[in-house]
Amino acid sequence: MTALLPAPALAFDGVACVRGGRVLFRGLDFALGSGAAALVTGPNGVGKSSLLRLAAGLLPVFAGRVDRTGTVALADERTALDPALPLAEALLFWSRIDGGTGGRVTAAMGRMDLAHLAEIPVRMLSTGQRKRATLARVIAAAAPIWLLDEPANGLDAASRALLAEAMAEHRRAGGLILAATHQDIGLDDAIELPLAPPPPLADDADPLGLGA
Ligand SMILES: Nc1ncnc2c1ncn2[C@@H]1O[C@H](COP(=O)(O)OP(=O)(O)OP(=O)(O)O)[C@@H](O)[C@H]1O
Repeated sequence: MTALLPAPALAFDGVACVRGGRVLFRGLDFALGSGAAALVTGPNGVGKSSLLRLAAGLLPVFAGRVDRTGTVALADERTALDPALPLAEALLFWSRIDGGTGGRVTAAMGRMDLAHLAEIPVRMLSTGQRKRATLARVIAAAAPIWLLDEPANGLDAASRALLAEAMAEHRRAGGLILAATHQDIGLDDAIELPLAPPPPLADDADPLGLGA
């Protein structure tokens, strides 16, 4: 049975992001509640990963505000798993910090078809296996807000189906998902947040175009 998560919320209000002295986007507004999903799209370098880092609280906003209710699990290109540890041990490290049980890790590994790799050191996993391990870490965290950066990169068709099912289950349980991707990841009825480079500025007096 699907366990219900505490009702999460994630809202951006007039958010601007500046990196390396350059405005990536500004005036970004959206609000997601329990069961919602949003897809961040746009060309390379437009700021999709940066948006997820703002949502996670890992990057400060330049203007506007981010409001978050609920804990966050972030999956990006880093596994955030100790490469020297067997996979199950590496996942248990985070689960203990989250106050979780071994049962949660075992279940998450099952969801991502990783049970047979439990004793394999993380450094020996293939690209797709590492991505599945990252997703298992997110599932085991039992956090209501999932932030997924290119979650299907390196996954074969069977693994993409596991990802789609895990995301659907998370939404049914009341979680929310913000994903950045160039691919169709099977996130049904997600709202789209297309990012585009900001237009050139006309007013030299306001070089970042963020108003007074
Ligand atoms: N730590 C940093 N310092 C300065 N600039 C950065 C930093 N990290 C990223 N950037 C710049 O911010 C811009 C947006 O990067 P980001 O990774 O958010 O883009 P993206 O849309 O996710 O790209 P991709 O589709 O290639 O993954 C890029 O121009 C990048 O070079």
